Amino acid sequence: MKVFTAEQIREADAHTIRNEPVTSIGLMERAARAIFQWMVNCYDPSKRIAVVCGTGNNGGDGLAVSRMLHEHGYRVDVYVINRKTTGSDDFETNLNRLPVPWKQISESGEIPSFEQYGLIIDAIFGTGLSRAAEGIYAESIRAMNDSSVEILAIDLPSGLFPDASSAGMKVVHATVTLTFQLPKLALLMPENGRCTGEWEVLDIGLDQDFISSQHSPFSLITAGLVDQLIPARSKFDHKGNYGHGIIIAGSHGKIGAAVLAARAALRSGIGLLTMYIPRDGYPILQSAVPEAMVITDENEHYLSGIPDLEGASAVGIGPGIGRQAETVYTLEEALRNSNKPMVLDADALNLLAEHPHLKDLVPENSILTPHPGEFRRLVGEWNNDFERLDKQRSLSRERKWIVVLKGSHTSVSFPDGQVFFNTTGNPGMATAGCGDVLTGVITSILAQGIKPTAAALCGVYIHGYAGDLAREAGSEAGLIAGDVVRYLPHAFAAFE
Ligand SMILES: NC(=O)C1=CN([C@@H]2O[C@H](COP(=O)(O)OP(=O)(O)OC[C@H]3O[C@@H](n4cnc5c(N)ncnc54)[C@H](OP(=O)(O)O)[C@@H]3O)[C@@H](O)[C@H]2O)[C@H](O)CC1
Ligand SMILES: [K+]
Repeated sequence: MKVFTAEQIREADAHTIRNEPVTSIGLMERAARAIFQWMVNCYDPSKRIAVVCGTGNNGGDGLAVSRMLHEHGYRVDVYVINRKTTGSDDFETNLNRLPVPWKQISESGEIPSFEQYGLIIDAIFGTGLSRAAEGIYAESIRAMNDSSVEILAIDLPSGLFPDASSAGMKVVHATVTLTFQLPKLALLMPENGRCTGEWEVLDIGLDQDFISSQHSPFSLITAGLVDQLIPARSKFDHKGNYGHGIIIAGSHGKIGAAVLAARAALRSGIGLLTMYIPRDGYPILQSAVPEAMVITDENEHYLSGIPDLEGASAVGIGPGIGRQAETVYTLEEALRNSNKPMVLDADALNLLAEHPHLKDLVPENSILTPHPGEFRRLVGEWNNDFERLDKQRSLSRERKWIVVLKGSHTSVSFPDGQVFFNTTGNPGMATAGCGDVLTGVITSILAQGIKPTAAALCGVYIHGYAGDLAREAGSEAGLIAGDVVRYLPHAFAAFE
């Protein structure tokens, strides 16, 4: 699924009105109906609802939803902020159609006490926000946020720019955001998590051919995409068909990282797996993961040498390796001896940042999986998440790397400038070892002969999905990395 800018959404909107038997007001009716139907499934009429509207089309949506709710027995109080002059045409039409009285919120008047409501619908601004909310708009938003009442935002939380940073601005803190047709970039940025709440995309039937014809550098990783990218297994296959991966991992006190990566790789379909670890990890790894082969470094506590990478169909390096001076040699030699894309994670990335000349040795199309801290060490500071996204894209373009920047909506950037945002995963996965599991999953998929771009997308999605299944079976707080491994087979089952 593509992510569109506000401009592209407007064009899709206009194109649909021009080419289909639907008018502008008809489209607004569809949009409102989609919101209303979503609400009927989630809220019963016992909740008293405040609908706070601006005077653009977002406000028009709010008015149409108010009408539908009223017609179905919901108790709604409609507020319009600052209707000094006339609003948009479709706003005015829906104001005329409103079967209940409405109240004005104006600069000179009082702001209602929102605490009396069970739900607030936010319809002040959508994609048409042109500047930061100030004055009565900012005050209304503040009162809505301070009320602690659940807020449902139509299309976008009011005050949030769809395609640029809104850092430091007054923005509605929605509990849920129902956005029309396609997601907007702002919904994917961690800095906006507090404002967007959970969000969902509602189909309002904009022209699909037009949407397909439009280029967007941004997309979501969906189950449908992963399904297309994962090849089916054949009954005539043997373990030789599923590759031989080598994962270089672990140091004293962090052999667990190697164990998690190994288990994850084996649970992701790899044919053969060799782990290269420091000597004192040998008994731990062999007993914890008997399915893996193990080669040990001559050093007891950390890595200082390199295995033969000749027969490997993919190499992953980084989980738990630490930053010993000797381990720099391991990384450098691994990079020099790999002629195929690799997977680099954790301290392999920190060592790259500390020894920048090593960056030139990273094979093209390698997959780097930094968390934000590791990413910052690689590229320096950023002022907001949009700037961070720019830096991620530049790094992918300049170095020809696939960068998997981990977080909620993990972003995967490609050398051609495309970025895919993940739709699986949960806050329970922000826990030690989940990154090691991801390295194992991606290395495993890559080793099976799947292209690096597809391996990164499938790995990220399935890792998050396994985490979601683990949460369902337990809880977010109780989730540990081993649970993600445990649910990998269930996650893969969805694609068999
Ligand atoms: N295809 C779709 O997705 C559909 C979307 N719909 C809904 O329409 C809105 C977009 O509507 P639009 O009228 O373009 O914009 P808004 O309603 O978001 O707001 C525009 C008005 O607000 C004024 N504005 C903007 N920023 C501020 C501010 N900081 N302070 C005060 N006023 C502000 C703006 O005034 P200008 O001075 O900037 O001109 C406008 O008056 C979309 O989000 C959906 O909810 C359709 O219903 C169906 C199709
Ligand atoms: K809104």
